[in-house]
Amino acid sequence: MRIRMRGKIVRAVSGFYYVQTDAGTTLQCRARGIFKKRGIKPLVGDQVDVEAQGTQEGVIVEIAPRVNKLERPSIANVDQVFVVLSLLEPELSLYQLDKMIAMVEEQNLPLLLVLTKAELPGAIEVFQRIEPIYRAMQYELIALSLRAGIGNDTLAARLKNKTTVLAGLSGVGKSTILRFAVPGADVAVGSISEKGLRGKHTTTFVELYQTEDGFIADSPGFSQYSFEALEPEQIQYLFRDIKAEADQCVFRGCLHETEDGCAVRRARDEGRLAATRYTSYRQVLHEVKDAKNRRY
Ligand SMILES: Nc1nc2c(ncn2[C@@H]2O[C@H](COP(=O)(O)OP(=O)(O)OP(=O)(O)O)[C@@H](O)[C@H]2O)c(=O)[nH]1
Ligand SMILES: [Zn+2]
Repeated sequence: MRIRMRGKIVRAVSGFYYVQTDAGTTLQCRARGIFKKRGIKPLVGDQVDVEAQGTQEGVIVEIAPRVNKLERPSIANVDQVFVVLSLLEPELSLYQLDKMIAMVEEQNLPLLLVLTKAELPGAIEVFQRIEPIYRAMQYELIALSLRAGIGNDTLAARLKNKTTVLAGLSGVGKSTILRFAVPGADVAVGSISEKGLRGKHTTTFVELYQTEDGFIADSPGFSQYSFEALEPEQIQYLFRDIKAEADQCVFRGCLHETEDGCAVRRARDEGRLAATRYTSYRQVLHEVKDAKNRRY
């Protein structure tokens, strides 16, 4: 007997899709052949209808329209990205932070800046120094130490009812956040197998874990994201504070480097634009220009 159920794809491995059903079961599914014919590839995060065959297996028969899609890793229907960096150990790189914010801006997703290891001596001072810069751009940021109980409640509140993707370099505390968000032990197992897989396969492996009332995923591959598809002129739109000044520049197409009458540089000189943000912008711009030069 076939029973039709709703669910969400939480993992995809070589043509098999693992669907967490609304009934609380996980089914190993194949996708109906019609999707391939139409050129549709089911993605982790997709809301699907399945026809269950027994208690373990099923067939995906319908994929709901996607609200959005995060590239690299490919996840559909993402509500927010947590940009995770440590305040210390390793020391916070504002360039890294600004670049990751720009990546999320390019994908048009809401983000929360999560700054970890807040209990370390000197960490809160680092947080307080940068907080005004990012708040002024309407970004939310939290200082977190799950170890010392700093920011736990805010983090839990922000995870509620959301599908969240964690982005950040290795060692900043993403696994620690994942373990906090996902009661139960199989995250550790999951991340070990993920590391095992990473060497063998070139595709990045992504898994959604069920939180109390939402989903969360680590995002291997996110940090390697480059702005390959973008033109140098587009980078400024990924920096909210720079974008806000740019329309006052004398020249249309000003890249805010050495052009005369540049409002962005003026804002930096007059202290309205954080010098660190300007530096990050210039660095990303150079990377994009270099990549473009290599292409032609
Ligand atoms: N001092 C301090 N250390 C932390 C905190 N959170 C995590 N760590 C430590 O930082 C190291 C990296 O934590 P993980 O959670 O494994 O970080 P990750 O980002 O998942 O890194 P990978 O597992 O390498 O991908 C571990 O030794 C953690 O114990 C924190 O709030 N304070
Ligand atoms: Zn300019």
